[in-house]
Amino acid sequence: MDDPVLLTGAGGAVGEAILEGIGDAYEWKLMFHSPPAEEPSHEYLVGDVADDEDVAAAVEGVGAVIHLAGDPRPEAPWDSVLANNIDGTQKMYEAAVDEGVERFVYASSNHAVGAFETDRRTPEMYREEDDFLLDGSEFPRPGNLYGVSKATGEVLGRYYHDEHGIKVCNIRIGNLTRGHPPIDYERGQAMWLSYPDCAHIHECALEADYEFEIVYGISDNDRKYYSLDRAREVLGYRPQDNSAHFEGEDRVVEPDA
Ligand SMILES: NC(=O)C1=CN([C@@H]2O[C@H](COP(=O)(O)OP(=O)(O)OC[C@H]3O[C@@H](n4cnc5c(N)ncnc54)[C@H](O)[C@@H]3O)[C@@H](O)[C@H]2O)C=CC1
Ligand SMILES: O=C1O[C@H](COP(=O)(O)O)[C@@H](O)[C@H](O)[C@H]1O
Repeated sequence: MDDPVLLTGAGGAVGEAILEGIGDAYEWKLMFHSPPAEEPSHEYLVGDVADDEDVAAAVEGVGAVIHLAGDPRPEAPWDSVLANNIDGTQKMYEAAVDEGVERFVYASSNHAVGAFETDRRTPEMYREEDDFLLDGSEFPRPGNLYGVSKATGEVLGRYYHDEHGIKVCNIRIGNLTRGHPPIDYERGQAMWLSYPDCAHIHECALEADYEFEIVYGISDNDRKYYSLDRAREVLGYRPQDNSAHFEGEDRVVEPDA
């Protein structure tokens, strides 16, 4: 990707992981919701993804969008996910196709499929010996309204791809934590996404050849219940981390060289 890349939600945790890992690899245009505390080392603007003028200014001159901005709370109320996640994503897509943007990478979520985690399947499905695996071809099954908004973002991508040809990669992000996997939280360990792997999968999504994809964004955890096959095959994703390589906060197995 030679053109500038718009990163919405740049001030959040996922944005931080991406900029730490691949900040030097691209010409970025960062979008913040409120003025950043420190002057960013990349071009930036402040705006709301639910505002047509802000969104048009954001996509101007970019070749790709990584769309992270939104309300990330699993317990977020409908009025918030409707405005920030659904309306905001639709406006981003509309502006992107108007601008002729080539590709759109969308931060979907494990919560788009959270209701697969039924009482009958859990907690066994969070364990290494269990063979239950979602692969991205399943229909969304949200367990909360936030998950509904994330599934809706995926469907918006399907529409804008089919109608306008923009390349779309939906990454169903697991549980991003810095440094080590969540502690005493089996579900979080099964869908842990390390900061380096988060940056790497987004770089893959900016570079790979695809049309419309839904992939899971987790590290290569032994416990996983999300398949990484599609991300490996289509994006060339090669995660370096595994939650099983940690005891609490301590790494006990080093990543392969
Ligand atoms: N952190 C995680 O483990 C996961 C995150 N995600 C998704 O990744 C994306 C980023 O999540 P995080 O970085 O964790 O959240 P965050 O809350 O740290 O960052 C989100 C950013 O979006 C901005 N934002 C919110 N509403 C906005 C609006 N209307 N206009 C412009 N900017 C707005 C906020 O100011 C914030 O900087 C979200 O869409 C979330 O749903 C999905 C799965 C897991
Ligand atoms: O989509 C998201 O998922 C992660 C993990 O979910 P959790 O229910 O295990 O906490 C969550 O931390 C994050 O806030 C959310 O955006």
